Amino acid sequence: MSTEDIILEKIIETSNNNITITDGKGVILYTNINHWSVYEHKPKPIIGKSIYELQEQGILSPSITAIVLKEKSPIQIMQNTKTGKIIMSTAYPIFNDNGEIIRVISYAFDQTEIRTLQDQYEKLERKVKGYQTEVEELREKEGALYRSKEMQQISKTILRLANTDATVLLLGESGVGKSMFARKLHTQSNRRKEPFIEVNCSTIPLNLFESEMFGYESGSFTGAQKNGKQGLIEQAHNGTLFLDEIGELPLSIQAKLLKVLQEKKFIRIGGNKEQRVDFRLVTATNKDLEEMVQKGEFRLDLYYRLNVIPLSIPPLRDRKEDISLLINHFMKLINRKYKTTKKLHPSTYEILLIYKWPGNVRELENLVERLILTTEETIILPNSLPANIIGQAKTNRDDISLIEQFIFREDHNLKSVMELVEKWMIIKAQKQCKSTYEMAKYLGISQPSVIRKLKKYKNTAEAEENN
Ligand SMILES: Nc1ncnc2c1ncn2[C@@H]1O[C@H](COP(=O)(O)OP(=O)(O)OP(=O)(O)O)[C@@H](O)[C@H]1O
Repeated sequence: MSTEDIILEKIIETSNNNITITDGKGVILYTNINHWSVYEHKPKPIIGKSIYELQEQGILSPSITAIVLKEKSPIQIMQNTKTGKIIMSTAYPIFNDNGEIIRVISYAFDQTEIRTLQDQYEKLERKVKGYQTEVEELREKEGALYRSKEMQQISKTILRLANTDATVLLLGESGVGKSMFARKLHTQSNRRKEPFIEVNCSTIPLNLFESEMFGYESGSFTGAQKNGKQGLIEQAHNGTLFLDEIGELPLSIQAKLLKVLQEKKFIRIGGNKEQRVDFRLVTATNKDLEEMVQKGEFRLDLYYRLNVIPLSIPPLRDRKEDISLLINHFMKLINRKYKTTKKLHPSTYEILLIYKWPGNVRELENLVERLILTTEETIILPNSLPANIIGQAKTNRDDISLIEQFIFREDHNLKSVMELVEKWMIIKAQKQCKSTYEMAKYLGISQPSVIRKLKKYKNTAEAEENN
């Protein structure tokens, strides 16, 4: 063997891939037999054998060398071998001066492991994507959306309190998000895997209150279920009990609830066995409990028990930054729900931004759903809005400051914002001045310009009114 042959043999032998060199007829001259285990379970010596023979035996299917000899050009293919491996093979022809193939060099790289890992990775990636969408949907369903400082503060406090067992009293008008925050207190706590029992105290009939809250033993009263029933307090064991509209809790039940809170024990109706319960209590009301205490409608001792950490959620009208965010959020969510692509006309949007939202987020959510369902056109014009909203917006429009109008609109189109400023300045000048000449001086523009602008904004005001 020449020195070159020895070097070549060493290179092939020490390579991590399977390297095979054949002559121009496909007879194997060199190869590293160790790597033939990817083709055969027990590789036999094959120097001097023809790749056509190996192909016939099914060991190489297909043989890349055979393809190169036929095509007379370099080839790369993926091969599935008899041993179940996935091989990437690359082969190059070497020509003599007459253009005849004198050698074919092929490299086979076992990709089985990489392919398996890749498959596993793709499967995992698909799973993660699925979870991500689920989490996003849950977040959209359950997550509080806010931009205002007040809500940021409340949300921070909720997160801080979640993992304590502190009793929280959520205060605020109807629809501001009290129930949503109560749920958040639960889902962010260590009790999240245990039940979250939500009780709306205003919807339970007075005569059923006690049995609903404390449960009963079998046969304790007419109409009772045969095997007795767990009460809501019992169901909340280890979890969170959320009593919404706590101001509606009858006085007789207030005394019993206080006892449960103090002793952490209760007895089912008709029973005689005391049961221990452990739950985190969250309550909510839109009533002034202090005033109810003064009027004798709410027990002072219970009030102290509930009022450990009071959190007041401001009405939507006092956190205007949140309005546009919530409008966009519900438009997106409800459009998705009904597979529609409705949009609010800028004038409709403007009216919604200055509306006072007495029913808060719930009213906003319901209105967006109603608009999307009842408007035939894709663009929702102001005339689709309920009369009370348009009426109130007209009264408010002049009160609301210009700055507020831009800050709370999502529309950052310079032209429309400039027009808004111009319109506001014209209205302001009109209020302060007695003539168009005076207005021109006040605004620093010519009198004909004042006339033109007055006409322009009169037309848009009329158009909005007609809408
Ligand atoms: N910040 C917010 N982001 C997203 N959705 C919100 C937000 N605040 C409230 N909501 C939604 O508005 C609706 C009303 O909220 P929720 O029921 O929590 O109000 P509430 O204060 O408990 O009302 P009530 O006093 O009438 O029980 C719910 O659908 C809730 O998901």
